[in-house]
Amino acid sequence: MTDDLLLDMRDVSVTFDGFRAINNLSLALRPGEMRAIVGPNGAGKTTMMDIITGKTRPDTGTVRFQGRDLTRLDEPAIARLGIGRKFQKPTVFEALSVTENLLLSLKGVRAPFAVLMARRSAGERERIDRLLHLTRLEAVADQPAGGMSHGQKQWLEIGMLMGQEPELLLVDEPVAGMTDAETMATADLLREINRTRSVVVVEHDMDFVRALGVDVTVLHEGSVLAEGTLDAVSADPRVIEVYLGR
Ligand SMILES: Nc1ncnc2c1ncn2[C@@H]1O[C@H](COP(=O)(O)OP(=O)(O)OP(=O)(O)O)[C@@H](O)[C@H]1O
Repeated sequence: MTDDLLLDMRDVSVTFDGFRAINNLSLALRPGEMRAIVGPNGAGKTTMMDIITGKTRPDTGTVRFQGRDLTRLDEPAIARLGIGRKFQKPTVFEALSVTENLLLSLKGVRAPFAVLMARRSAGERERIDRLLHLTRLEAVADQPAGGMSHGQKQWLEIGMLMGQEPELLLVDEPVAGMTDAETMATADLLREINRTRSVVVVEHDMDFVRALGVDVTVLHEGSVLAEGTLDAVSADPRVIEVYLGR
């Protein structure tokens, strides 16, 4: 086991009703790294994220985060270790303002709805301001989240994830349904986040993956098919074959 890895999945397999969705999968992430995960439908991308967060238990293999064995921990314990996940669809509190949504997300806030009534501490205000700035939502801070565009809701939810101060963010198809401009702004946002956090992002949109400018892992039939720069994996004949005609 290599201790200087942030995330170290080794030889992980998962079978659902006799179907091997994850097949001897190994993935290693260095501290501070951002990695893009691509692959055709059914390749096992979501199941891989489910294994990291403890939603799905591997049948075999090891999963370590900062040297700790995740396969013995449940989902809340894994989240507390510093792994945050954003699912594909935004799930913000529509009736609350952008600021209130961020306030509820802040790590250490114990009685969330009471917090909305209380006067905000200077520390909370500063953290909210940083998140508003990061997500470029300052101008709409006091507006209800329900009125935001799809892209803004996704950024808000990424901001709420950052409010939990995770070491590692898992982000599932963040740019699905976004305009081209929103897609590029999301790449900027994740690059900014990656200055201080590690990120694993699953995405089909190759313009977005190119804009991230990070190494890519290609999954296919539950295993790693190829890994490297986008240019290198795109030129790999095995990858071309898997994507041919898509
Ligand atoms: N709970 C489950 N029970 C049975 N089969 C499952 C279950 N979860 C996933 N699978 C199967 O495992 C395979 C991998 O699915 P997964 O959702 O991880 O792929 P994916 O790469 O995320 O695909 P997509 O790009 O479509 O989201 C698929 O064939 C899927 O049907």
